[in-house]
Amino acid sequence: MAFVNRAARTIWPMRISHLVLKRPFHVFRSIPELRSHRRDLLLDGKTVGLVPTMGALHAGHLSLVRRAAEENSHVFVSIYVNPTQFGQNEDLASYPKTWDSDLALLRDLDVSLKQSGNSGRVEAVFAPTTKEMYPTLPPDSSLPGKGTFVTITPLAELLEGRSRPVFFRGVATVCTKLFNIVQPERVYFGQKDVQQSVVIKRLVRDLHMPIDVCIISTEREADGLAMSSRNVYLGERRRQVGVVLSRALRAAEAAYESGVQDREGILAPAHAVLDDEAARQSRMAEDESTRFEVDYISLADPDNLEEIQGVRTSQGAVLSGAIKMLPLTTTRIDEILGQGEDKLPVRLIDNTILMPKP
Ligand SMILES: Nc1ncnc2c1ncn2[C@@H]1O[C@H](COP(=O)(O)OP(=O)(O)OP(=O)(O)O)[C@@H](O)[C@H]1O
Ligand SMILES: CC(C)(CO)[C@@H](O)C(=O)[O-]
Ligand code: BAL
Repeated sequence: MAFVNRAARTIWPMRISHLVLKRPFHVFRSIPELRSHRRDLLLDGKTVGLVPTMGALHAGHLSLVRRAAEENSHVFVSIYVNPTQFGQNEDLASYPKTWDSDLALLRDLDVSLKQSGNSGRVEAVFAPTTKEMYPTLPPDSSLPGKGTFVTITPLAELLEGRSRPVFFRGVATVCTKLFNIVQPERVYFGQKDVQQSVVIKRLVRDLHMPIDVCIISTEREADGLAMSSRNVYLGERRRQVGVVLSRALRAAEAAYESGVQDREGILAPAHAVLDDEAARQSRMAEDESTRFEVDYISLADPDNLEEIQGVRTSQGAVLSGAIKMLPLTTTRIDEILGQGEDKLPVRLIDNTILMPKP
């Protein structure tokens, strides 16, 4: 049975008062143990939904887990900061790690699933070592690099791929490994990373994987900023300005909703919002302003993410953007700084789907 003889790697409730409600879930670090448990579930006729994450869990991740628990009897959450998707100058070393609170959030969510009568539950966390995930060669983030990789071109070279050339190779490779290991019926990804979701759909289709890819809408802060693990790098000042990306995309979406279909007519309002904010910041004192660079604002075909000149209303489009919040050059003693004291640049991405119209 599922929970016998697994105390050493089972997360037990912290407080006696919660004993009745808090049921342990497995924490697997090795592939053979996970596989053996997965086989038992299969023989028992259970369904497994996998939520791949890099940890530092927030409400966005939890919405994926909740949906997975609605659609599967057992949910597996992977927590693994995958080195091959980080470029050599990116933030692999400082990527936020919040293991204890990640497990606490999953435990609390599992309790609320039980209380709400949901039949699906959090069954396991898979948190492998890098040696387990990359057994033959050390993971390589260089190009072309040594190793066994999954590449998806030209999709992986567009948009995010232009600034992060190894990113989608790393994502497609690690997701292939995770899918092979867990063999889920369904996998859950967030729309916030829209290009990633298109890459994963393509991967599953082209490699004939018997998996449903489910995309879950973006959870946002009250002012519209898309939740993201990397938001912890944003201190108060950069956090307030960071919402400009979501405002810009909403302005473009409003143009589409009002009947505009051509590229220029849709994108101009977004650029106006970004330019206005940049100009406002440039008029402020250095210890009060935030500088940012716009990487792209894209209007693209929903299937291949190629840029389009206008939206075919029968098809809709993906409107997406990325900005880089630059490090603060001067900080004040009275301001709240982010993790890393706002010395790291922070890439923010966001998107909205322009829905087909009848
Ligand atoms: N705000 C969100 N709403 C819904 N899903 C999200 C949200 N943020 C992330 N996800 C999804 O959670 C999954 C795991 O993402 P990840 O662990 O990289 O978190 P993240 O917040 O996107 O981190 P990062 O800041 O590194 O991009 C991905 O499928 C991602 O799209
Ligand atoms: C899908 C993923 C877990 C692969 O490492 C990562 O790219 C993420 O967290 O979105
Ligand atoms: N959220 C996808 C993982 C990354 O940006 O590194």
